[in-house]
Amino acid sequence: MKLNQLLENIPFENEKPIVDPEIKGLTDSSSEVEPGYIFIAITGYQSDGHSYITDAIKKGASAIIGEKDALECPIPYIKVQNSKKALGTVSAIYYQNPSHRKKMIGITGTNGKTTTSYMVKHVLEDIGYSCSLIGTIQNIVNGEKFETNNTTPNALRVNELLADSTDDVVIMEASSQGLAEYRLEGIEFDLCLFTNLSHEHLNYHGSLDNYFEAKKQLFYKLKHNGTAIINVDDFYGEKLAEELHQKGMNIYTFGESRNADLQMNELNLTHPYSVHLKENGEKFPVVSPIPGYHNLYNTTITYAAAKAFFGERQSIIDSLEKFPGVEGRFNIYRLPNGVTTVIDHAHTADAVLNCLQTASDSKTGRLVHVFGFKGQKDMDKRKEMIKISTEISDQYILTLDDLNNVPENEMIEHLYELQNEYGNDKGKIMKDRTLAIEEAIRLSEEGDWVAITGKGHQSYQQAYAYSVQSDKECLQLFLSKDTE
Ligand SMILES: CC(=O)N[C@H]1[C@@H](OP(=O)(O)OP(=O)(O)OC[C@H]2O[C@@H](n3ccc(=O)[nH]c3=O)[C@H](O)[C@@H]2O)O[C@H](CO)[C@@H](O)[C@@H]1O[C@H](C)C(=O)N[C@@H](C)C(=O)N[C@H](CCC(=O)O)C(=O)O
Ligand SMILES: Nc1ncnc2c1ncn2[C@@H]1O[C@H](COP(=O)(O)OP(=O)(O)OP(=O)(O)O)[C@@H](O)[C@H]1O
Ligand SMILES: N[C@H](CCC[C@H](N)C(=O)O)C(=O)O
Repeated sequence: MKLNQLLENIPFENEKPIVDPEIKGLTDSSSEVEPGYIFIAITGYQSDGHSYITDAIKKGASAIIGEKDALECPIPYIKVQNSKKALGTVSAIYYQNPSHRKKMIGITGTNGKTTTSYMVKHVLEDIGYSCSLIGTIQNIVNGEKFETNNTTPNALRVNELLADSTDDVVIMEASSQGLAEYRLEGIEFDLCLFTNLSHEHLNYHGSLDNYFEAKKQLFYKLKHNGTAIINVDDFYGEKLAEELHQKGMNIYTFGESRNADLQMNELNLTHPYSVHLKENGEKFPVVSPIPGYHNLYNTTITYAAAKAFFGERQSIIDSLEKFPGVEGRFNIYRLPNGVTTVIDHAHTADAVLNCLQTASDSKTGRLVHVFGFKGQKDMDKRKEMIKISTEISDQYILTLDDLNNVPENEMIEHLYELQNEYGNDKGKIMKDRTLAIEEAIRLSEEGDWVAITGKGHQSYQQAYAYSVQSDKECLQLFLSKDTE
């Protein structure tokens, strides 16, 4: 593809290049530049791509896109206002707008994106579609699994994955940071799903309203005839539905709210968790494959998405019931001594509340809770999480999560501060997560539940000297059999 063709939709701030080289590839990483590539210089959080322009030129780059003034660049230098945005635009053009050729589903919200994406994949596959998935745990394209660092990868990677996909549908988690960082620039969706919005990532967004503004952007990426599926029991979901409705966009709402298009009634909050859905005046029961009030919402949003893909009602309901669950999302393990343990990725106050409430409703004895906080993440949510644990669990053990480069002493000190201010005398602090899990089990007896939250599927602990085991590996010692 020629440079000028690639720059078609890019408003650049300097002179149009007079040469028009053939572009053989594109990258924002100097280490990946090959002869004929265009290098997009991005100002990141750790380093600045603009400092690698000379490197990129040495490696044979044919053109550079950047947002800073270029000093004497021997190859075309295209100055743009925002390199991250430009990366999205050129990636989409280079790969010939793969999202326009696919059925695209985007899922956003504070909690439930991963669970919903796997549920939707499961049901759509059952009703005959092949699906790619891009999300927190991994990316899956044409049945092949790829590791990922981000929930929403950068724009170049997103386009590469979409272009490689020969699947009918691509299901994507859209994180608020991903949206704010233009990782979905140039991508369009057929369906956009809104699960909920609560306190999270405020260290990044500054306020809940800014966080919502970031999430909202997903819905302005809907294709002309696309539909937004929105949880209107959520305050921000209702706000979003109102705004999109006023703009004349297609929306389909769900929730317990009387105004919802798909109404949730008669929620059964004991095993088997179920809900009666009311659609066009008809009411029918749906069983949630995973326990918990919150999973009734994930089940309902999945039903709505599958209906939008012309799924037949009973087939969707049957498929949902057979959903095997998601790694690290309310995974139950029963120990030989009659103690039930649950591993869950809850890392927001709302998620902890849902997880502990579900465990508490199921226990016949006590509930012990083991949890910690990832370093460098929103610190404000920590007190809420401790307050909830103090209220619902019978005993909690605060332990280390990923330190994420925060010095261990600093994190432990903060745990003590939080414990003193918001905890109670039932709480204790044990820095070794493996020992904390062992202690929780030691403290428990038949009928008791132990909830281990925060990490879920994650099998690594960054910069953490004590344990490199996943929560599930810690449990192995105590297990007689696998997941229930
Ligand atoms: C804070 C943040 O968003 N960081 C993202 C960002 O990294 P960065 O800004 O540190 O990048 P950098 O290392 O400074 O590099 C800047 C540029 O210089 C280039 N470079 C760098 C070095 C070099 O030798 N040559 C070179 O060209 C890099 O390729 C890059 O283009 O760009 C990277 C590549 O796209 C992302 O992987 C990385 O996400 C990190 C891992 C991250 O933790 N992000 C979090 C905040 C995040 O986005 N989380 C959400 C999910 C949240 C949730 O729901 O819990 C997500 O979508 O993942
Ligand atoms: N619909 C929901 N409402 C509230 N809490 C939920 C919901 N679904 C899941 N949760 C809770 O949130 C945790 C994370 O779920 P999930 O991974 O599906 O969400 P996510 O939005 O992908 O989160 P993240 O991207 O931050 O990992 C679960 O382990 C559970 O405790
Ligand atoms: N996707 C999130 C998950 C963090 C989970 C958790 N361990 C915490 O916040 O405490 C991240 O990697 O930032």
